[in-house]
Amino acid sequence: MVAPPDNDVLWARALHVTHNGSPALTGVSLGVREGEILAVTGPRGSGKTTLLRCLSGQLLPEQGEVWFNSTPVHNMGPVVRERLRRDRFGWIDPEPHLVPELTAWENVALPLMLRDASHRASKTTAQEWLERLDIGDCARKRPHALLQAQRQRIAIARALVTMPSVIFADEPTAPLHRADRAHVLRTLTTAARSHGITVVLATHDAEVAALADRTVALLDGRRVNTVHLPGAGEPTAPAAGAAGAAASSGSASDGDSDEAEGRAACSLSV
Ligand SMILES: Nc1ncnc2c1ncn2[C@@H]1O[C@H](COP(=O)(O)OP(=O)(O)OP(=O)(O)O)[C@@H](O)[C@H]1O
Repeated sequence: MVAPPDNDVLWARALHVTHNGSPALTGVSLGVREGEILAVTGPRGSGKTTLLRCLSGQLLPEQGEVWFNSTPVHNMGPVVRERLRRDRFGWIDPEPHLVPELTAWENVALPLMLRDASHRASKTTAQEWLERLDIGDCARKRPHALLQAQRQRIAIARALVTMPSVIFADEPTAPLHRADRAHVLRTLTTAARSHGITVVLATHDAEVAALADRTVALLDGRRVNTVHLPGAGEPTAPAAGAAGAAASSGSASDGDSDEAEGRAACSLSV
């Protein structure tokens, strides 16, 4: 087992995952640097969610390694992985899963209260994050009384409130209108940058990917150097080798090569 480079907060090598016998990741390797905003792009079904679930310790790969800060995640038992996820990682889903009975600030404060922070301190911190995300005036409202974009901001605040090392954001703006999408994304990336939080962002949208520092492209579960992504308003490319989602010049990477580790460019054809 070879230890990962020191400056990578996350590092994965030659990940193989199948779902019901069908390959979802085939030899994917990558490193994520501390404080970086990394977009994982590719058409629907290309393996983005599966990769984020492996990197965050939710899913163990059938083959391959995942390291977080030089600690092997793929060898951890379920209890230790669960603690790692709770203490060091945040997760944002495409749809905001909020507790309907709780107010906005209570939803945001929940992870702090689960860590035994005091009610008063949790409330103050939650309110600060709501204000940073421009929804301070929603603090006392329950999710049903809020717009989708406001609910998604609450989910983002909830992911940020514990100041995790890494936030995994799986298509975090997928259900939003274009204007909301850009605003919510900028809010997330600005907050992450100003607090040194690493973000791994899955998206099939070129405009979203353009906000990242670097892009890793997937196609049919493999790393590729380029993939055509639709921008807003353009129809989404179908998965699995379809026209409009073409990998460049056969350079799909099978894991271990330096090129595969390297700086995959994404052709952002908006
Ligand atoms: N729980 C599951 N059971 C069976 N197949 C699955 C499961 N999850 C994903 N898959 C399949 O694995 C492949 C990769 O899926 P994944 O969700 O990782 O891709 P994705 O790029 O995130 O797609 P999307 O943008 O649609 O979420 C797809 O073919 C998908 O149908």
